[in-house]
Amino acid sequence: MSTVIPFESAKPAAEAAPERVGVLLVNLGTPDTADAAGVRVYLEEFLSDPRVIEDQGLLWKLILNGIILRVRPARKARDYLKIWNVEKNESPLKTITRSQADKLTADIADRGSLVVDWAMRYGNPSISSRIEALAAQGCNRLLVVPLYPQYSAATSATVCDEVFRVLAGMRAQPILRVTPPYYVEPDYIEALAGSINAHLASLPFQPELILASYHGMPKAYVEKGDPYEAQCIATTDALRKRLGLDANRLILTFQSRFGNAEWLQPYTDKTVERLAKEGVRRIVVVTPGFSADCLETLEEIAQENAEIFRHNGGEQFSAIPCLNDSDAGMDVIRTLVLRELQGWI
Ligand SMILES: C=CC1=C(C)c2cc3[nH]c(cc4nc(cc5[nH]c(cc1n2)c(C)c5CCC(=O)O)C(CCC(=O)O)=C4C)c(C)c3C=C
Ligand SMILES: [Fe+2]
Ligand SMILES: [Fe+2]
Repeated sequence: MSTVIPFESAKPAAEAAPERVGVLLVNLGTPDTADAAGVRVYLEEFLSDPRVIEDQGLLWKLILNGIILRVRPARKARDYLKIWNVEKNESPLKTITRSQADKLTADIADRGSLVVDWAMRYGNPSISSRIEALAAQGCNRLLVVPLYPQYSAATSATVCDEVFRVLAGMRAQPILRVTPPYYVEPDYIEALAGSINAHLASLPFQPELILASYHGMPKAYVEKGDPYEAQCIATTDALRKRLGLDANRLILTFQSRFGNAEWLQPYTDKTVERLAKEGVRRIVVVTPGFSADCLETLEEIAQENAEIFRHNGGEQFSAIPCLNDSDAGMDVIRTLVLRELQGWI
Protein backbone atom coordinates (compact mmCIF):
# COMPACT_ATOMS: atom_id res chain seq x y z
CA MET A 1 0.00 0.00 0.00
CA SER A 2 1.52 3.31 -0.95
CA THR A 3 0.50 6.56 0.66
CA VAL A 4 -0.53 9.46 -1.53
CA ILE A 5 1.55 12.48 -0.59
CA PRO A 6 0.14 15.85 -1.66
CA PHE A 7 3.54 17.63 -1.90
CA GLU A 8 1.86 20.82 -0.78
CA SER A 9 2.78 21.08 2.88
CA ALA A 10 5.18 23.96 2.28
CA LYS A 11 5.48 26.74 -0.24
CA PRO A 12 7.87 25.75 -3.04
CA ALA A 13 11.26 27.31 -2.29
CA ALA A 14 11.40 28.48 -5.91
CA GLU A 15 8.76 31.10 -5.12
CA ALA A 16 10.93 32.62 -2.44
CA ALA A 17 14.21 34.37 -3.06
CA PRO A 18 17.05 34.71 -2.21
CA GLU A 19 18.63 31.30 -1.55
CA ARG A 20 19.38 30.67 2.07
CA VAL A 21 20.65 28.03 4.51
CA GLY A 22 18.33 27.15 7.39
CA VAL A 23 19.73 25.86 10.68
CA LEU A 24 17.11 24.16 12.85
CA LEU A 25 17.92 23.41 16.50
CA VAL A 26 15.65 20.65 17.84
CA ASN A 27 15.10 19.50 21.40
CA LEU A 28 12.72 16.94 22.84
CA GLY A 29 9.55 18.84 23.58
CA THR A 30 7.53 19.88 26.51
CA PRO A 31 3.89 20.72 27.33
CA ASP A 32 2.41 24.05 26.23
CA THR A 33 0.74 24.52 29.61
CA ALA A 34 1.57 23.28 33.13
CA ASP A 35 -1.80 21.70 33.68
CA ALA A 36 -3.16 18.20 33.29
CA ALA A 37 -4.70 18.95 29.87
CA GLY A 38 -1.43 20.33 28.46
CA VAL A 39 0.67 17.49 29.86
CA ARG A 40 -1.82 14.94 28.54
CA VAL A 41 -1.55 16.24 24.95
CA TYR A 42 2.25 16.20 25.21
CA LEU A 43 2.50 12.73 26.77
CA GLU A 44 0.07 11.26 24.26
CA GLU A 45 2.19 12.40 21.32
CA PHE A 46 5.48 11.45 23.04
CA LEU A 47 4.40 8.01 24.24
CA SER A 48 2.74 7.12 20.92
CA ASP A 49 6.09 7.38 19.14
CA PRO A 50 7.39 3.87 18.33
CA ARG A 51 10.95 5.18 18.71
CA VAL A 52 10.16 5.90 22.38
CA ILE A 53 7.86 2.98 23.20
CA GLU A 54 8.86 0.39 20.63
CA ASP A 55 5.99 -1.97 21.29
CA GLN A 56 2.92 0.08 20.33
CA GLY A 57 0.68 -3.02 20.40
CA LEU A 58 -2.87 -3.26 21.72
CA LEU A 59 -1.71 -3.88 25.30
CA TRP A 60 0.33 -0.67 25.31
CA LYS A 61 -2.58 1.31 23.83
CA LEU A 62 -4.80 -0.01 26.63
CA ILE A 63 -2.24 0.89 29.31
CA LEU A 64 -1.55 4.31 27.74
CA ASN A 65 -5.18 5.34 27.32
CA GLY A 66 -6.63 3.44 30.28
CA ILE A 67 -4.05 4.23 32.96
CA ILE A 68 -1.11 6.49 32.04
CA LEU A 69 -3.02 9.30 30.32
CA ARG A 70 -5.61 9.28 33.09
CA VAL A 71 -3.21 9.36 36.05
CA ARG A 72 0.15 10.79 35.00
CA PRO A 73 -0.83 14.20 33.53
CA ALA A 74 -2.12 15.65 36.82
CA ARG A 75 0.92 14.38 38.77
CA LYS A 76 3.41 15.61 36.18
CA ALA A 77 1.60 18.96 35.83
CA ARG A 78 2.38 19.55 39.53
CA ASP A 79 6.06 18.79 38.80
CA TYR A 80 6.07 21.16 35.80
CA LEU A 81 4.53 23.89 37.95
CA LYS A 82 7.53 23.68 40.31
CA ILE A 83 9.95 24.62 37.52
CA TRP A 84 7.69 26.67 35.19
CA ASN A 85 9.00 29.93 33.74
CA VAL A 86 6.15 32.06 35.06
CA GLU A 87 7.32 35.26 33.39
CA LYS A 88 7.18 33.73 29.91
CA ASN A 89 4.49 31.20 30.82
CA GLU A 90 6.44 28.33 29.32
CA SER A 91 8.65 25.40 30.25
CA PRO A 92 12.37 26.13 30.81
CA LEU A 93 13.26 23.81 27.94
CA LYS A 94 11.53 26.22 25.54
CA THR A 95 13.07 29.33 27.08
CA ILE A 96 16.57 27.89 26.88
CA THR A 97 16.25 26.42 23.37
CA ARG A 98 14.93 29.75 22.05
CA SER A 99 17.85 31.55 23.67
CA GLN A 100 20.32 29.08 22.16
CA ALA A 101 18.83 29.84 18.72
CA ASP A 102 18.92 33.60 19.33
CA LYS A 103 22.54 33.49 20.46
CA LEU A 104 23.54 31.28 17.54
CA THR A 105 21.88 33.78 15.21
CA ALA A 106 23.90 36.61 16.74
CA ASP A 107 27.09 34.49 16.55
CA ILE A 108 26.94 33.32 12.96
CA ALA A 109 24.57 35.65 11.14
CA ASP A 110 27.52 37.38 9.47
CA ARG A 111 28.68 34.12 7.84
CA GLY A 112 26.39 34.26 4.84
CA SER A 113 22.76 33.89 4.14
CA LEU A 114 21.75 31.94 7.22
CA VAL A 115 18.49 31.65 9.14
CA VAL A 116 18.56 29.97 12.57
CA ASP A 117 15.33 28.60 14.04
CA TRP A 118 14.31 26.12 16.74
CA ALA A 119 11.68 23.43 17.20
CA MET A 120 10.47 20.72 19.54
CA ARG A 121 10.08 17.09 18.47
CA TYR A 122 6.84 16.82 20.47
CA GLY A 123 4.55 19.79 21.02
CA ASN A 124 5.35 23.31 19.87
CA PRO A 125 6.89 24.88 17.90
CA SER A 126 6.63 21.76 15.77
CA ILE A 127 9.30 20.63 13.35
CA SER A 128 6.84 20.86 10.45
CA SER A 129 5.86 24.46 11.24
CA ARG A 130 9.50 25.59 11.44
CA ILE A 131 10.61 23.76 8.29
CA GLU A 132 7.70 25.36 6.46
CA ALA A 133 8.72 28.77 7.83
CA LEU A 134 12.34 28.24 6.75
CA ALA A 135 11.24 27.13 3.27
CA ALA A 136 9.01 30.20 3.00
CA GLN A 137 12.08 32.35 3.77
CA GLY A 138 13.90 30.80 0.81
CA CYS A 139 15.98 28.19 2.66
CA ASN A 140 16.80 25.56 0.06
CA ARG A 141 19.43 23.95 2.29
CA LEU A 142 18.65 22.72 5.78
CA LEU A 143 20.95 21.73 8.64
CA VAL A 144 19.06 19.92 11.41
CA VAL A 145 20.74 19.98 14.83
CA PRO A 146 19.34 17.41 17.30
CA LEU A 147 20.41 18.86 20.65
CA TYR A 148 21.48 15.54 22.16
CA PRO A 149 25.18 14.97 22.89
CA GLN A 150 24.67 11.19 22.86
CA TYR A 151 22.74 9.51 20.02
CA SER A 152 19.75 7.34 20.74
CA ALA A 153 16.95 6.12 18.51
CA ALA A 154 14.48 7.50 21.09
CA THR A 155 15.80 11.04 20.66
CA SER A 156 18.09 11.77 17.67
CA ALA A 157 16.57 9.24 15.26
CA THR A 158 13.01 10.33 15.91
CA VAL A 159 13.97 13.92 15.09
CA CYS A 160 15.18 12.67 11.71
CA ASP A 161 12.04 10.54 11.25
CA GLU A 162 9.91 13.66 11.68
CA VAL A 163 12.11 15.78 9.40
CA PHE A 164 11.94 13.08 6.71
CA ARG A 165 8.15 12.91 7.10
CA VAL A 166 7.87 16.66 6.58
CA LEU A 167 10.23 16.61 3.60
CA ALA A 168 8.25 13.73 2.11
CA GLY A 169 5.34 16.15 1.69
CA MET A 170 7.34 18.87 -0.06
CA ARG A 171 7.61 19.28 -3.80
CA ALA A 172 10.73 21.48 -3.60
CA GLN A 173 12.70 19.77 -0.84
CA PRO A 174 15.64 21.51 0.78
CA ILE A 175 18.99 19.70 0.63
CA LEU A 176 19.43 18.11 4.03
CA ARG A 177 22.25 17.68 6.53
CA VAL A 178 22.05 16.51 10.16
CA THR A 179 24.68 17.16 12.82
CA PRO A 180 26.16 14.03 14.44
CA PRO A 181 26.20 13.32 18.19
CA TYR A 182 29.02 15.13 19.96
CA TYR A 183 29.59 12.95 23.01
CA VAL A 184 33.41 13.20 23.03
CA GLU A 185 33.95 16.41 21.08
CA PRO A 186 36.78 18.32 22.80
CA ASP A 187 34.68 21.53 23.09
CA TYR A 188 31.89 19.61 24.81
CA ILE A 189 34.16 17.81 27.30
CA GLU A 190 35.98 21.08 27.98
CA ALA A 191 32.69 22.93 28.54
CA LEU A 192 31.46 20.24 30.96
CA ALA A 193 34.77 20.25 32.85
CA GLY A 194 34.69 24.05 33.04
CA SER A 195 31.12 24.09 34.34
CA ILE A 196 31.93 21.46 36.98
CA ASN A 197 35.04 23.32 38.16
CA ALA A 198 33.22 26.67 38.25
CA HIS A 199 30.34 25.15 40.19
CA LEU A 200 32.64 23.47 42.72
CA ALA A 201 34.47 26.76 43.23
CA SER A 202 31.16 28.49 43.98
CA LEU A 203 30.02 26.00 46.64
CA PRO A 204 30.44 26.44 50.40
CA PHE A 205 31.39 22.72 50.59
CA GLN A 206 33.46 20.25 48.60
CA PRO A 207 31.67 17.04 47.55
CA GLU A 208 33.03 13.62 48.39
CA LEU A 209 32.05 12.52 44.88
CA ILE A 210 30.24 13.62 41.73
CA LEU A 211 27.41 11.78 39.99
CA ALA A 212 27.16 12.04 36.19
CA SER A 213 23.45 11.28 35.67
CA TYR A 214 22.11 10.58 32.15
CA HIS A 215 18.51 10.01 31.08
CA GLY A 216 17.94 6.24 31.05
CA MET A 217 16.29 3.95 28.53
CA PRO A 218 15.08 0.35 28.54
CA LYS A 219 18.06 -2.04 28.65
CA ALA A 220 16.44 -4.01 25.81
CA TYR A 221 16.91 -1.06 23.40
CA VAL A 222 20.67 -1.14 23.99
CA GLU A 223 20.73 -4.92 23.62
CA LYS A 224 19.06 -4.44 20.22
CA GLY A 225 21.92 -2.17 19.15
CA ASP A 226 21.27 1.36 20.39
CA PRO A 227 24.71 2.99 20.94
CA TYR A 228 23.39 5.35 23.64
CA GLU A 229 24.88 3.59 26.68
CA ALA A 230 28.30 3.25 25.03
CA GLN A 231 28.28 6.97 24.21
CA CYS A 232 27.32 7.90 27.80
CA ILE A 233 30.21 5.75 29.01
CA ALA A 234 32.57 7.42 26.52
CA THR A 235 31.53 10.91 27.67
CA THR A 236 32.02 9.98 31.31
CA ASP A 237 35.41 8.38 30.64
CA ALA A 238 36.57 11.50 28.79
CA LEU A 239 35.34 13.68 31.64
CA ARG A 240 37.08 11.51 34.24
CA LYS A 241 40.30 11.77 32.29
CA ARG A 242 39.96 15.54 31.90
CA LEU A 243 39.18 16.07 35.61
CA GLY A 244 41.60 13.45 36.96
CA LEU A 245 38.81 11.58 38.76
CA ASP A 246 38.44 7.80 38.94
CA ALA A 247 35.18 5.82 38.62
CA ASN A 248 34.56 6.08 42.40
CA ARG A 249 34.77 9.89 42.36
CA LEU A 250 32.81 10.48 39.13
CA ILE A 251 30.04 7.89 39.12
CA LEU A 252 27.91 7.19 36.03
CA THR A 253 24.16 6.69 36.67
CA PHE A 254 20.89 6.66 34.69
CA GLN A 255 17.74 8.52 35.77
CA SER A 256 14.08 8.96 34.75
CA ARG A 257 13.06 5.29 34.74
CA PHE A 258 9.55 4.82 33.30
CA GLY A 259 7.44 1.65 33.54
CA ASN A 260 8.30 -1.77 34.90
CA ALA A 261 10.93 -3.04 32.46
CA GLU A 262 14.61 -3.00 33.40
CA TRP A 263 16.32 0.23 32.36
CA LEU A 264 20.01 1.03 32.11
CA GLN A 265 21.74 0.74 35.47
CA PRO A 266 22.90 1.91 37.95
CA TYR A 267 19.78 3.98 38.64
CA THR A 268 20.41 7.53 39.87
CA ASP A 269 17.80 7.53 42.65
CA LYS A 270 18.93 4.14 44.04
CA THR A 271 22.57 5.24 43.93
CA VAL A 272 21.81 8.51 45.72
CA GLU A 273 19.93 6.57 48.40
CA ARG A 274 22.70 3.96 48.76
CA LEU A 275 25.44 6.57 49.00
CA ALA A 276 23.59 8.48 51.73
CA LYS A 277 22.95 5.25 53.65
CA GLU A 278 26.65 4.34 53.34
CA GLY A 279 27.60 7.60 55.01
CA VAL A 280 28.40 9.90 52.08
CA ARG A 281 27.36 13.38 53.21
CA ARG A 282 28.16 15.73 50.31
CA ILE A 283 27.49 15.11 46.61
CA VAL A 284 27.20 17.09 43.42
CA VAL A 285 25.29 15.92 40.33
CA VAL A 286 26.08 16.85 36.73
CA THR A 287 23.72 15.93 33.85
CA PRO A 288 25.89 15.78 30.70
CA GLY A 289 23.22 14.14 28.52
CA PHE A 290 20.93 17.18 28.62
CA SER A 291 21.89 20.20 26.53
CA ALA A 292 19.29 22.30 28.36
CA ASP A 293 17.77 22.25 31.81
CA CYS A 294 14.33 20.68 31.87
CA LEU A 295 11.94 18.76 34.07
CA GLU A 296 14.42 15.90 34.39
CA THR A 297 17.23 18.09 35.73
CA LEU A 298 15.41 20.91 37.56
CA GLU A 299 12.75 18.80 39.26
CA GLU A 300 13.89 15.16 39.20
CA ILE A 301 17.55 15.80 40.06
CA ALA A 302 17.68 19.15 41.85
CA GLN A 303 14.52 18.56 43.89
CA GLU A 304 13.52 14.87 44.02
CA ASN A 305 16.99 13.35 44.28
CA ALA A 306 18.16 16.08 46.68
CA GLU A 307 15.24 15.07 48.90
CA ILE A 308 16.12 11.35 48.62
CA PHE A 309 19.72 12.15 49.62
CA ARG A 310 18.76 14.26 52.65
CA HIS A 311 16.02 11.85 53.73
CA ASN A 312 18.61 9.07 53.95
CA GLY A 313 21.17 11.04 55.95
CA GLY A 314 22.96 13.08 53.27
CA GLU A 315 23.71 16.71 54.13
CA GLN A 316 24.86 18.70 51.11
CA PHE A 317 23.48 18.15 47.61
CA SER A 318 23.99 20.40 44.64
CA ALA A 319 22.94 20.07 40.99
CA ILE A 320 25.11 21.65 38.31
CA PRO A 321 23.15 23.57 35.62
CA CYS A 322 23.29 22.17 32.10
CA LEU A 323 25.46 23.99 29.56
CA ASN A 324 22.29 25.76 28.32
CA ASP A 325 23.04 29.06 26.55
CA SER A 326 26.24 29.73 28.52
CA ASP A 327 29.27 30.94 26.54
CA ALA A 328 30.83 27.47 26.75
CA GLY A 329 27.54 25.81 25.80
CA MET A 330 27.20 28.09 22.79
CA ASP A 331 30.81 27.33 21.77
CA VAL A 332 29.84 23.65 21.59
CA ILE A 333 26.80 24.31 19.40
CA ARG A 334 28.55 26.89 17.19
CA THR A 335 31.58 24.64 16.54
CA LEU A 336 29.32 21.73 15.63
CA VAL A 337 27.13 23.83 13.34
CA LEU A 338 29.98 25.62 11.56
CA ARG A 339 31.77 22.33 10.93
CA GLU A 340 28.67 20.76 9.40
CA LEU A 341 27.96 23.88 7.31
CA GLN A 342 31.32 23.62 5.54
CA GLY A 343 30.88 24.01 1.80
CA TRP A 344 27.48 25.66 2.28
CA ILE A 345 28.56 29.05 3.62
C1 LIG B 1 9.11 6.12 28.09
C2 LIG B 1 10.27 6.05 27.56
C3 LIG B 1 11.26 7.13 27.47
C4 LIG B 1 12.49 7.03 26.83
C5 LIG B 1 13.07 5.83 26.11
C6 LIG B 1 13.13 8.29 26.96
C7 LIG B 1 14.40 8.61 26.48
C8 LIG B 1 15.00 9.86 26.58
N1 LIG B 1 14.43 11.06 27.01
C9 LIG B 1 15.37 12.05 26.97
C10 LIG B 1 15.19 13.40 27.34
C11 LIG B 1 14.09 13.91 28.03
N2 LIG B 1 13.00 13.21 28.49
C12 LIG B 1 12.14 14.07 29.14
C13 LIG B 1 10.94 13.74 29.72
C14 LIG B 1 10.33 12.49 29.65
N3 LIG B 1 10.86 11.31 29.19
C15 LIG B 1 9.91 10.31 29.22
C16 LIG B 1 10.06 8.99 28.76
C17 LIG B 1 11.15 8.47 28.02
N4 LIG B 1 12.29 9.13 27.68
C18 LIG B 1 8.72 10.91 29.75
C19 LIG B 1 7.41 10.16 29.94
C20 LIG B 1 8.97 12.25 30.00
C21 LIG B 1 7.97 13.31 30.47
C22 LIG B 1 7.96 13.52 31.89
C23 LIG B 1 7.32 12.36 32.58
O1 LIG B 1 6.14 12.13 32.36
O2 LIG B 1 8.04 11.68 33.31
C24 LIG B 1 12.70 15.40 29.09
C25 LIG B 1 12.14 16.66 29.74
C26 LIG B 1 11.09 17.37 28.93
C27 LIG B 1 10.62 18.63 29.63
O3 LIG B 1 9.48 19.00 29.37
O4 LIG B 1 11.31 19.31 30.39
C28 LIG B 1 13.90 15.31 28.39
C29 LIG B 1 14.84 16.41 28.03
C30 LIG B 1 16.58 11.49 26.49
C31 LIG B 1 17.89 12.24 26.31
C32 LIG B 1 16.35 10.13 26.25
C33 LIG B 1 17.31 9.17 25.70
C34 LIG B 1 17.89 8.25 26.26
FE1 LIG C 1 12.73 11.10 28.34
FE1 LIG D 1 11.59 12.32 35.37
